[in-house]
Amino acid sequence: MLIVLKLGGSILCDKNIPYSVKWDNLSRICKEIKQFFDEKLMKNPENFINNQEKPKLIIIHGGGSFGHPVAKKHIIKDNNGNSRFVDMESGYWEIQKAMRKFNNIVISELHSYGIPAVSIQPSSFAMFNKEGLHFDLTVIKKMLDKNLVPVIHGDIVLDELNEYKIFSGDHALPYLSKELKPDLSLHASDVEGVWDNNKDIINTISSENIEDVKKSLSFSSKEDVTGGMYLKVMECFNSGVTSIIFNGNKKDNVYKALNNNVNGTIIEK
Ligand SMILES: Nc1ncnc2c1ncn2[C@@H]1O[C@H](COP(=O)(O)OP(=O)(O)OP(=O)(O)O)[C@@H](O)[C@H]1O
Ligand SMILES: C=C(C)CCOP(=O)(O)O
Repeated sequence: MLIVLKLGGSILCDKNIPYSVKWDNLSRICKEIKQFFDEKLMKNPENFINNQEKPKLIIIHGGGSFGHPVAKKHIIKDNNGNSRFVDMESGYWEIQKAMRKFNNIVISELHSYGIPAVSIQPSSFAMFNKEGLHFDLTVIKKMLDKNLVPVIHGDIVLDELNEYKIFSGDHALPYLSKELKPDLSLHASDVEGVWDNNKDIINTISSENIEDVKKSLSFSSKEDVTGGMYLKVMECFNSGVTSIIFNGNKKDNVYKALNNNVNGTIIEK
């Protein structure tokens, strides 16, 4: 069993306060992940013997109050609303450094609960090409074979035209899901799901209602250089990946989501 879980930056940080961490949430979520692993292994002790059946997890986390404010300093918008990167000879490292710092914090907390997390830093090897995001997954697959938990994060990367691009966790989740075909793809965000124009939560997003849903999708209300809910939904929908968007701020919701038992919005392929 493989699960890909994105922890939104807004549940791990206060995105309006640079370098802030919501320690209560981070610690609770790590505890819920540990509980999930422990129960799965206890219920099925043969999982200890048959490695293939052990639950495997990839965690993705967003930029939160680390990546977004630093990236914002290096992005300027012209009068037509087009944005470009500036001072990137120092900026690439500054964004990398902020995200390494955040990733270290997330991984240290996972370790404190005995979760064998290891870091994957996209800015060192991931790229966008004409088809979208692309990177080699051999190492990640090998890590999963060894029951390590790869923790990949939002970052700065280049594309094939040598332009800078923000790599969002919302790009990573559908890419990994399309390539690795997990049993579950989960987006923990700070809302109960995707809301419509009346602010009612939409149960299911599919080709039947996507055009209507699009009208309600907008950017994050916080400091954010990527695409808020619009990017989250459209990247999954366009990649044909089934995923669930749920509220990771709520106690037990990450645990429930890992058990495929959480309320939220399902994006259907
Ligand atoms: N139709 C919508 N339904 C729900 N939320 C929406 C909608 N349109 C915009 N949003 C906004 O999108 C936000 C979630 O996107 P955001 O990018 O902040 O989440 P995140 O994944 O937690 O953060 P990060 O990008 O740092 O990982 C919500 O808090 C809400 O303000
Ligand atoms: C801002 C940076 C560097 C990464 C953004 O990733 P996201 O928060 O998942 O959209």
